Parts: sequence; structure tokens; C-alpha cells
Amino acid sequence: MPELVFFSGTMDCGKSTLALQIEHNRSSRGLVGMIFTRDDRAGQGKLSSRLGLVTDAVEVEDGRDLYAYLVEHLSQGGRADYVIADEAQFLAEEQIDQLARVVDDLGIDVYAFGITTDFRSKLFPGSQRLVELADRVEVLQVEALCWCGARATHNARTVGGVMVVEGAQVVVGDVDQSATVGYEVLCRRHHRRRMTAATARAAALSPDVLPVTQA
Ligand SMILES: Nc1ncnc2c1ncn2[C@@H]1O[C@H](COP(=O)(O)OP(=O)(O)O)[C@@H](O)[C@H]1O
Ligand SMILES: Cc1cn([C@H]2C[C@H](O)[C@@H](COP(=O)(O)O)O2)c(=O)[nH]c1=O
Repeated sequence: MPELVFFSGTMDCGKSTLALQIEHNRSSRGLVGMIFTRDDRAGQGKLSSRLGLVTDAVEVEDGRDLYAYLVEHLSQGGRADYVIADEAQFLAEEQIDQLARVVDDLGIDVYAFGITTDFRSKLFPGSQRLVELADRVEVLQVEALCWCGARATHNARTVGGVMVVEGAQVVVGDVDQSATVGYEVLCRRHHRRRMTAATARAAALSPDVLPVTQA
């Protein structure tokens, strides 16, 4: 049975690498994939991994009907044995519905990859729809780690090195603290306390506050 599978995790846990591996394994056996992406850090029409691999992809714009795109492609003699959709958190809810229709009406497997929640720990609309519709949700096995060593489950955004909890939901960026807007993966405890690696380092270096003595 064809499936809609949502591979989800934090930033930097290997989602795009897995997407590229799935693409490699299938294409090396003669299968042909349709690869969708949106706002990859490497630029328009690219699916890239931090391990350095990159492949061409169809950039999904606002309002593009992914089901209609596939039907048009097939009716013009194109092939699509499977579909990969990276950065799926950026897709609109309707586009996830269209991917589900690709599975059900065209009988094609769809593998979607994305982060579930944003920097405020709120679901992206595309990810929410994937959780609602997917046949399976797979959490990636390679754990990204918080600075404390616990499994990272949340994505923090930093602006000028300081963790923020307000701002636009979508700001393309990387887990790079030197950029003006950066991201850092944290465990829930440290996300709730807004404690990034830099904050924790600063706290460790500051002298202990002396207990106040009663007069
Ligand atoms: N220099 C490196 N050596 C080994 N593995 C690396 C290196 N840099 C990144 N990685 C791996 O790549 C992962 C990020 O892969 P990527 O597919 O770009 O993540 P995602 O798409 O989930 O954001 C990291 O979690 C790490 O496992
Ligand atoms: C948390 C969060 C992330 N983003 C952006 C930052 C990156 O461009 C992508 C995630 O890519 P990755 O391959 O999973 O690292 O999403 C965002 O726009 N808003 C957020 O809240």
C-alpha cells in the first residue's frame, strides 16, 4: 500500500540527509522520484544536507497545487515512482492534503521531511496537517542534543545571540550562533527556561550570588 510518511525531528537531526539517502537508494535502482522543497538554505530549487550533499528539486511556491502538478507531469509522459517533500513544515495545509491525494488517487509513496514545531514550540500548519494525515510519523533516530546532553526536542531562535520567543514564524536560517538570526536545538527544560549554550556558559562564569543575611 502506498503511504504518506512524515519524517520529523528538530533542526539538524538529519532529515535532509535521510531524504537524499532515500532518493539515492531508489534512483540507483532505476526508480524516478519527484522532489519538492521550499526555502532550502542552499537556495531555490535545491535540497541540501549539512553533510554537503545537494540535489535539484522543484521549488514549491504559494498556491501551487502539488496533485495537479504530478498529474500534469504524468500526463505529459513524465515518471514519478515516489515523491519526496523536504522542508514540509513550510507547505500550506492544502498542499499536504494534495500530497495525501497523490498517495490515495495516484498510488505513489510520499515521503515528507520537516520540523514539527517552530521557535515558540508551536506547530507549523504544514506539520500539523502532516501529523493529522500521515499513515506514519517517524521520529529520526539520530538524536540532536541539547548543550546539557539531553535529547533535543525543541528549536530555539536567537537574535544577536539572545533567545527570542516573538517574531515571524518563518525565517530561513541555520544552527549558527554567529549569524544575526540563528537557531539552537534544546531540550524542553532549557527551551522553557530560555537557556541556550551561551546563556548557560555565562551563568557558569558569573560569581555566585551571596545569600542575603538577616539583620
Ligand atoms: N562534520 C560532520 N560530520 C559528521 N556528521 C555531520 C557533520 N556535520 C553535520 N553532520 C550530521 O548531519 C546532521 C544534519 O543533517 P541535515 O540533513 O542537514 O539535518 P536536517 O535536515 O535535519 O536539518 C547532523 O545532526 C549530524 O548528524
Ligand atoms: C525553528 C524554526 C526554523 N525555521 C527555519 C530555519 C531553517 O531554514 C528551516 C529548518 O531547516 P532544517 O533543515 O530542519 O534545519 O526552518 C523557521 O523558519 N522558523 C522556525 O521557527
